[in-house]
Amino acid sequence: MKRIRQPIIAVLGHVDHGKTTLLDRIRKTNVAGKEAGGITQHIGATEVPIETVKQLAGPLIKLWKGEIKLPGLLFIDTPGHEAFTSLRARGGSLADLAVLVVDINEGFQPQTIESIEILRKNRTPFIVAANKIDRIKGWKIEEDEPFLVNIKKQDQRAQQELETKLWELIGKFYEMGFQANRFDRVQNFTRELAIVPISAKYGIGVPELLVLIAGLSQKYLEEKLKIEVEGPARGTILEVREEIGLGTTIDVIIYDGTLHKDDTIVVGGKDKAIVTKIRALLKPKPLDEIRDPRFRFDQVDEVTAAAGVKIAAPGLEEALAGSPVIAARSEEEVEKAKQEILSQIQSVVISTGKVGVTVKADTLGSLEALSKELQEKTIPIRKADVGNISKTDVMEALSVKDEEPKYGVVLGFNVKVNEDAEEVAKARGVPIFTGNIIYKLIEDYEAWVKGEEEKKKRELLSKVTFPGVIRLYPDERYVFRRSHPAIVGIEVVEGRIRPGVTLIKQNGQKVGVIKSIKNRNDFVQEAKKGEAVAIAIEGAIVGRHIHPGETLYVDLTKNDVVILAKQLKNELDETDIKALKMTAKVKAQEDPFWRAV
Ligand SMILES: Nc1nc2c(ncn2[C@@H]2O[C@H](COP(=O)(O)OP(=O)(O)OP(=O)(O)O)[C@@H](O)[C@H]2O)c(=O)[nH]1
Repeated sequence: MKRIRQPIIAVLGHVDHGKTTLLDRIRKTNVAGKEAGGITQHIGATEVPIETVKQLAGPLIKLWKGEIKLPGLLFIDTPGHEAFTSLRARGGSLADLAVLVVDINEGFQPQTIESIEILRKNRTPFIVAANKIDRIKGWKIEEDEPFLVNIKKQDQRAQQELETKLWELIGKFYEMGFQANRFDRVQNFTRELAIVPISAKYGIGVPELLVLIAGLSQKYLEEKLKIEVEGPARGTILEVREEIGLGTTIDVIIYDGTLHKDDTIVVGGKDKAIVTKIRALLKPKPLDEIRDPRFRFDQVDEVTAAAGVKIAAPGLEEALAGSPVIAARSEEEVEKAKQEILSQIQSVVISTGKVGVTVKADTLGSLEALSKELQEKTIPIRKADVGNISKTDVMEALSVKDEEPKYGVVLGFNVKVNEDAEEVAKARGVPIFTGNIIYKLIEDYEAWVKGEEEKKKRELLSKVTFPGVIRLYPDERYVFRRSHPAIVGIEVVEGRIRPGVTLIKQNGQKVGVIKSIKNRNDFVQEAKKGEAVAIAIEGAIVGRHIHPGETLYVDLTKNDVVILAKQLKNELDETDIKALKMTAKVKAQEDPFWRAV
């Protein structure tokens, strides 16, 4: 028997923009007259029955055309990425539809942009809730009022301010490639993004938000929402949790079929598929019936999609958040499910042994998203795994550090750093980057890499000697002092000279060290090709060691050449290379190494 299930809805957006407040408001939604059904609390989700939506809608019902066949709406209780952390097996995220909350007074923020990117990548349809309209100056608050009723009560100025802020939002969406509009001005919901102005705190606009979600789900997701009620259940793990008296349990959103209390399930574990028999299916007890916090759940015999349920079963300690849950009724089905789950996990949890970064994330889905982003940036991965950052991860990064310091790091998305891991990382100088915005996390890492490279370059630059070829002016007039130190006028023929470098003659013999360089009246730290300067040479006597008109070379070591050629290649210009070649010729008279330069 086929039936349409509730759409699964996730709420996301930037921190503090009001996701939790909106979910709380929806959880408390109650219409006069209990017969409407009220709200059903699931594990990890809240269900708004369609009767409740209809009652709330009142005359707004005309916002959608035709009959609503959905049984209701299932909101995932945890706001944020978590709802998008399932693997892509179903060609998207766990959520069928999303509500993107944007504080209308703050506009787009980093997590807003990241949320939009996630929605775009997963092709998840979404509605925008432009929140906190009650903060607009002079706004008249009427709890739970539909926006279209509430707006009429506002004075001209408040209305105008809302309008301005909405246009700012619309502009931002346009920049990201979306055509957006206030929901009641949208002509075509497949092409335009609907923005519902709301106040999550006071419930203003929430009726329209619910009505629109229902209407759009019905219209555009109907096929996707058709399920075979009697079919074996499929779901996604939202959370793996220890419960007193129950051991390790998994909180699962079932999106297909029916799960029975004596089913065998297959779920994803760290490096294996876990096959286990359900011990109990649990749902939350109504709040007013909880007398002892240890007994917060009621047992049920079965659950049909869409629903949130807690599963107690042996062997779930290693289960991974974000992994699929598949019910199997025969050996064959178990085998098939195992293969499916394993291949999905192995595409994400990897250990390549390559020289690359170590990656940790809270769930399989977020790990997949982070890894993908790194791959797009051609940052190699050594290991990608789910869980907090452990000492083993730091050791893994440490093993890479010697070979390629920039990859000797751990990147963690939405995870904690274990204490011992922190200690080792500090002691051994392994950088750990953590965050809850993927692109920000990668940006932080990239900025660090850039900083390290610059630091290294600066160090090298301060140590290495650049090649230079100079000629003493032939005229005796440019010999300003003959010795202690000798001071002569020269021209830099190729390359550059700096104080501290040693000069050698055409035959390779050492002459002395440049003590200082004077350009007209100023002492300088460098003179480049074409510059005419006076230099003081310690250790040389004009007439004995050096002569007017003579060509001299900056002495280089083999190490200088290796560093210049390998690490500072970009710092050398044409004239440096010419100087290097000229110097190599001089040096090659004594050492064949220089012939290859
Ligand atoms: N005035 C007003 N304040 C609001 C509204 N919605 C949320 N707030 C306030 O904004 C703050 C943040 O709201 P939350 O719901 O915690 O935001 P969030 O997006 O869930 O934040 P995180 O869970 O930390 O990501 C709280 O102090 C709320 O009371 C609203 O519509 N109007």
